[in-house]
Amino acid sequence: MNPVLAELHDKARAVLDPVHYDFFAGGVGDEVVLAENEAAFGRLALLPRVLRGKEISTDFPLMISPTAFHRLAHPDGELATARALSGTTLVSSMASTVPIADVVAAATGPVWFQLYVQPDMDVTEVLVRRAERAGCAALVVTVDSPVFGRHRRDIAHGFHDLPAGLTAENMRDLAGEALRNIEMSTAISWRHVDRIREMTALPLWVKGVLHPKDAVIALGHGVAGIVVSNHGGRQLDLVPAALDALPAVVDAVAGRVPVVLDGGVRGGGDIALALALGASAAGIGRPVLWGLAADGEQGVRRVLDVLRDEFLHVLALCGGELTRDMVVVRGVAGC
Ligand SMILES: Cc1cc2nc3c(=O)[nH]c(=O)nc-3n(C[C@H](O)[C@H](O)[C@H](O)COP(=O)(O)O)c2cc1C
Ligand SMILES: CCCCC(=O)C(=O)O
Repeated sequence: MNPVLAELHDKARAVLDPVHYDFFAGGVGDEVVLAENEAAFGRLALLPRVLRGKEISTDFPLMISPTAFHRLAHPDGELATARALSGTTLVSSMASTVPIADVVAAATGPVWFQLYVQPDMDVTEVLVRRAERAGCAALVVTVDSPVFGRHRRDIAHGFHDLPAGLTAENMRDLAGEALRNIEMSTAISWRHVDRIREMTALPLWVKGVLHPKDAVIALGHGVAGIVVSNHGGRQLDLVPAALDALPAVVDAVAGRVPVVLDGGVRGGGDIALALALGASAAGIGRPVLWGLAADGEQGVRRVLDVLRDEFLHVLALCGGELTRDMVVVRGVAGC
């Protein structure tokens, strides 16, 4: 892991209430997938190309993946995250502790809205309209959560409610209710995705696809992009590392829409590996929470700066391009 990220993580652990730290850090079940997401990067190596004589692009292919409840990490919450963007895209969680309109107003980069489809489609539609009115540039429907993952750390602490004074602000005043809970439902299907696509002109992404067949189905439903993700090891503790699921999805999609990878990205080299395996960008979840808890806006900015610097350095060392033939399995001769 990049040492600056490690330092911010240590500081976050020291300053956060241990119950909130465990909410952010934890995963589902035995936390096998949580560990695997990071370990998967360490099993791969890059074969750089030399003497390519190229200008190195300064594009930074990183997004901030949606994470809930930033005001648990820092009093400024999502406002601090949004201010730190300087061009990076923030996918703002539907479960933000600041209303989406205020997140967008504070943002120094594009903001996309992450949505858990609510079984009451009138509620879903109001949320979509809020995202549109706020000025979000895309919608990201999370599809890996027909039910909540069971997080043993939260269960052990009895943590299931936000502390007094903090609320999922986007859930206020919806369909006649002052404050609604976010619902997950096994009844959500591609038909709901179609209805959302029909109700808005915003580009519609799906997040949480692991099976290549689902990626192909998603294309048939007109998605603008796919996030390969296992929710940071927080949903099903039987799935592969997100990175290991990436190549098959990339092959199935065959360049028709962008594919983003999140889960376990902890350094510029990890972003490079994801790109070499065909992702158009990588996403980060927890590192942003550690930066935010450690030092608010400045902490998030440091996370983004250090990852940008490290990624561009790796890219230069690789000759300015990243392709799948440059990825080999570490410790295996001739692969
Ligand atoms: C504390 C926490 C809250 C999260 N909340 C959401 C959420 O509200 N919506 C969502 O789609 N994903 C959510 N995720 C998953 C992230 O978007 C992302 O997939 C994951 O964190 C990536 O892994 P990483 O943390 O290893 O970078 C959450 C993850 C964490 C750690
Ligand atoms: C309703 C909040 C959902 C948060 C979430 O997705 C997670 O903690 O992984």
